[in-house]
Amino acid sequence: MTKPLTPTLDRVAGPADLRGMSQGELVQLARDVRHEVISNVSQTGGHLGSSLGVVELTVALHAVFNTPFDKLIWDVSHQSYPHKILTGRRDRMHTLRQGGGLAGFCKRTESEYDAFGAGHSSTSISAAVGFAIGRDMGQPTGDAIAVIGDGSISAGMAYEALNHAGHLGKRMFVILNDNEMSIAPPVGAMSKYLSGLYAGTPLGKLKDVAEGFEAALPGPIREGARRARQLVTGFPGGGTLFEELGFDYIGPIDGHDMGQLLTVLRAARARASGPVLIHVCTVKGKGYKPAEIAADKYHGVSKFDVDSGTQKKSKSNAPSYTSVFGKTLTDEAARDSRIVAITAAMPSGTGLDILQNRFPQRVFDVGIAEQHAVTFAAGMAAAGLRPFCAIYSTFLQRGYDQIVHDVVLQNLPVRFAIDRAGLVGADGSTHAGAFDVAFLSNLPGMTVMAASDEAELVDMVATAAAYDEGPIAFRYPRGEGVGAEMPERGRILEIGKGRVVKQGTQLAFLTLGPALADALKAAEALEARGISVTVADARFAKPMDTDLIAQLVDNHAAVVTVEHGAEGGFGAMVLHWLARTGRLDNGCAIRTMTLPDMFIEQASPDAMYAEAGLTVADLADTALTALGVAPGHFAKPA
Ligand SMILES: Cc1ncc(C[n+]2csc(CCOP(=O)(O)OP(=O)(O)O)c2C)c(N)n1
Ligand SMILES: CC(=O)[C@@H](O)[C@H](O)COP(=O)(O)O
Ligand SMILES: [Mg+2]
Repeated sequence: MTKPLTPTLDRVAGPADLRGMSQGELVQLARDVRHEVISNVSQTGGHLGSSLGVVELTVALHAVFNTPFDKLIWDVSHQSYPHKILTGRRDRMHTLRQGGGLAGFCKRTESEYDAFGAGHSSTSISAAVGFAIGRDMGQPTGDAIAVIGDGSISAGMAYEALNHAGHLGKRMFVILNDNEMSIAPPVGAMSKYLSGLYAGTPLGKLKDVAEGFEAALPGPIREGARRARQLVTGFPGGGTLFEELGFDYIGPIDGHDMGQLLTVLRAARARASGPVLIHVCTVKGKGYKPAEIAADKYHGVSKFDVDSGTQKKSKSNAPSYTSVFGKTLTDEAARDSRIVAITAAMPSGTGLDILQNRFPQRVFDVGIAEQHAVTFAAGMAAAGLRPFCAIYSTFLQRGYDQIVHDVVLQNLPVRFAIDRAGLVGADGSTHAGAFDVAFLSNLPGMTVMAASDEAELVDMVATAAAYDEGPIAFRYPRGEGVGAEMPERGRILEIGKGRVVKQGTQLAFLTLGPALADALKAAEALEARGISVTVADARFAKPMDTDLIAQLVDNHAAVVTVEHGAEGGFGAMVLHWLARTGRLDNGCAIRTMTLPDMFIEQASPDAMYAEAGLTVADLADTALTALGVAPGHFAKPA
């Protein structure tokens, strides 16, 4: 398909150019921006559906508000592509989510228009409250506008912020972008409540505006407002939940109708004295048929053909870790009716959709609510069930106090299936699964495993299923496995026992998780230089296999630990144990290889691991240095 012309967008250097445009021109601009998003994302992949849904809203917000002095805060910010296009980054959109290119999310370091960085959800209202207070305390900043989706507003943080904002009563704006979709269809009472705000009535007739704004709006909208209020609340003069929390509520309005958007945003901007929530209804994937009809509304896509919408998925050589987890858990659940599973709005991302298809009553999607997910799992464990709480490593960070206080302190047998452990590629630093080994392994009574390949993941699911003695976690990376031979059924692993995969005499690699494959390759390279290498798979970060560690340290000139996690994780605990037991002094050189103490920006996973200094060549060089042999420069000097 030839790229459509974009004459109106071509005239835009930045948001200031929008402020002199007529409504008709802004409609044209939205059309151009939509083409631009589709054309760019077809080449890069990314979060297409969410971005297409907010095209008109983005144009209207930049046209009405004085960005960047006014602070536009995108929740998650996966929908920020139209915003990026309009704020001086159009010419770099072809680099989106790639190494050295534009990030897939808002970043304060990328643009002055990115008022607040994100990637995790439900933070925007809190940040907006902070900006509003900053403004009122004399800082040079204008209005604060948070744009949050109906999925993201299901998280506790959003309510904490609404509660506080309503109490403070400061002027600020929350735009609720309601497309009736999260990544999967949204769940929960709040989702039903939002739908109820306009159910059964054509959107065009529901232009409810709060008292005080009505005067600034055209007559028919005022009339619609009164009828909508009655519909929503059941009685004249009643308020929505948001009004009860102290907000002025405006809406629902049609988020693809430029006229409605401009009218309402201008009225709100002119009249607001306290917090205002504007309820905007949009369609995820709007304006691109293949996206609009897709079950996931094209939430996250790979490169695609614009005419057909067909995505260009790379051929897989092995099953993904996620699917191995989903299938294995389904097999275990078929044998054990006590097994249940919890996801926080990621049924397909975690592979729990596989279990859901077979046993729909035993999978609980709690919405974007990781904290609740963890404590809910703790409750189910206390009730005698065998809960698997499947959460990406990066999102589990949000449930940390719940892990400590509700699960570990009570020694409840919650099974944590930690997907996306390690560096994840295009989503970059916000989504890196870097910290889980460090933040879990210091908890008393916690068991922490890491799968070195997809076959070991099967064993770990079986081990976790059978383990009732306390909390247990297993981590595994994004993407496909290594092509390991798959067992018929998982074996129950001995808790706290690793394995020697290859026995040598001079140097030992002790790996946690998928670093095993790299260590085996590094061993090959070292052996070609006449060095005899042992490679051991720790399997457990906690409890550690101290017999194995002692044996490696006592019988090798150097031991190198390798993990795909941050400093303070497995290697640190090995060192700590060696120091505590006096073994650090026995002459064996110890090196720890971890992710470095920095955030690594988006690139391919291989490029990210190269930046982290965790390639096969890095392993081999570290080994040589530890042995006191001049580094072989297996790794190319930076
Ligand atoms: C804390 C957290 N949990 C989960 C996610 C994964 N996630 C990203 S976007 C999304 C759905 C958001 O839905 P919504 O806010 O309605 O935005 P939409 O995609 O519909 O535009 C989810 C679950 C996340 N980014 N952060
Ligand atoms: C924006 C967000 O948080 C999710 O959409 C995330 O990008 C999904 O990542 P996966 O592709 O690894 O499931
Ligand atoms: Mg949504």
